[in-house]
Amino acid sequence: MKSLSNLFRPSIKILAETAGPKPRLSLCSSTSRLCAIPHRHVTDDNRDKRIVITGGLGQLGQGLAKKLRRKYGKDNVLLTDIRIPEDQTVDDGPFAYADILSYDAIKELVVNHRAEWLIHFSALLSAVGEMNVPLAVKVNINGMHNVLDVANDLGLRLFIPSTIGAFGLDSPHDPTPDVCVQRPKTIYGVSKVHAELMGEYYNHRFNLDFRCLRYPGVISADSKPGGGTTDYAVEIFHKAIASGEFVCNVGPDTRMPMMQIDDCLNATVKFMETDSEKLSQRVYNINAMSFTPEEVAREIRKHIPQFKITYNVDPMLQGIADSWPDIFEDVNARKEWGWSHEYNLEKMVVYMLEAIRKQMW
Ligand SMILES: NC(=O)c1ccc[n+]([C@@H]2O[C@H](COP(=O)([O-])OP(=O)(O)OC[C@H]3O[C@@H](n4cnc5c(N)ncnc54)[C@H](O)[C@@H]3O)[C@@H](O)[C@H]2O)c1
Ligand SMILES: C[C@@H](O)[C@H](N)C(=O)O
Repeated sequence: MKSLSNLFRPSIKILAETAGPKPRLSLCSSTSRLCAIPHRHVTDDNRDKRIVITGGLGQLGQGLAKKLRRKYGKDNVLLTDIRIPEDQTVDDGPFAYADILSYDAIKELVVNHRAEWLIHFSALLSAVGEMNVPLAVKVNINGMHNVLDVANDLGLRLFIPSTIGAFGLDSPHDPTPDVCVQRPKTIYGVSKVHAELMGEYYNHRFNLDFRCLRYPGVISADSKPGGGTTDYAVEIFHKAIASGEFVCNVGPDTRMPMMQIDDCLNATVKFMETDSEKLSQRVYNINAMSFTPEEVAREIRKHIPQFKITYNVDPMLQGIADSWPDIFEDVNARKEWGWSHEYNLEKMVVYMLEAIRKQMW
């Protein structure tokens, strides 16, 4: 049960935020009088960034907020969502309600926070998107347009993640390069290709500093996935530890690109901090590992020898997974802005088992 005081705490924090630092005062040479100089502009200088994250209570948002707050200060990073945050989340830093379906609401929030970067995480993922297509269109397409327009109208640096799900059966699967035929067959994939193209267009047409990384399936121990096709790769660890058994909803040989969450979030921060001139494109694949359920189960068995995996394949999820890349190519990200991953399959499995066991104490 959430307490009432918890419900009210976010707005108090926001009030404190908006009351926050005063505009800098400087001597205007022309008049020799003290006057306020507006100082909210996006530069490649990475000090004191003020950042808003949408959809921040999902699998990735709070981890990213933590990393950004460590670099730029707790109060400079405003986490937003339409759900009620846990007490811990509110204690960790500023939180506000923000529905991305309202242009005015996002704009008000960004203005009050004097944000320079907008990180747009709100989305319906692949599986839940197929279950509610009208809502996925609203959130992933209409909502994305609001965010894009706010960022463009206010001159922000905008990050929108894309996904391996932005590719389809016609795409090359091994490897899948940055630029190739896409043609996804899920509303999630279609909406992400739309976001990629809209962002690239706004960059080209209006000089919007749009940035996009295509993430693989993300694997985390502290946060739950939000209803995607790669969710099995998180659940398998919880079940391996709790019962030693796991029923997998995609087939044994289904290969998909995956990434440990720290690698994903570190990539995002590094990419956002990269000077614009270093980027020859606005959308990059990032890659770390690819595995099948059988391969990850084999790796888990090195630590839990009795672990058993069986299969009850969901045809919808299998169809989606089969249409996605097997191996992601990310040479451009590595070359241009120095992306590199830390976790391979072996290291990720050790991390997941240790982290989940720790949570059980
Ligand atoms: N997690 C992954 O494996 C993965 C992989 C590739 C790309 N991505 C992308 O990264 C981003 C973050 O992913 P995630 O896993 O944290 O997603 P998630 O599903 O866990 O969280 C999405 C959040 O969006 C919020 N949201 C939904 N409707 C909203 C609305 N109208 N206004 C504001 N917020 C709303 C939800 O409440 C939720 O907290 C998404 O854009 C996703 O497509 C994630
Ligand atoms: C891959 C990614 O976009 C998400 N985890 C999904 O499966 O939908």
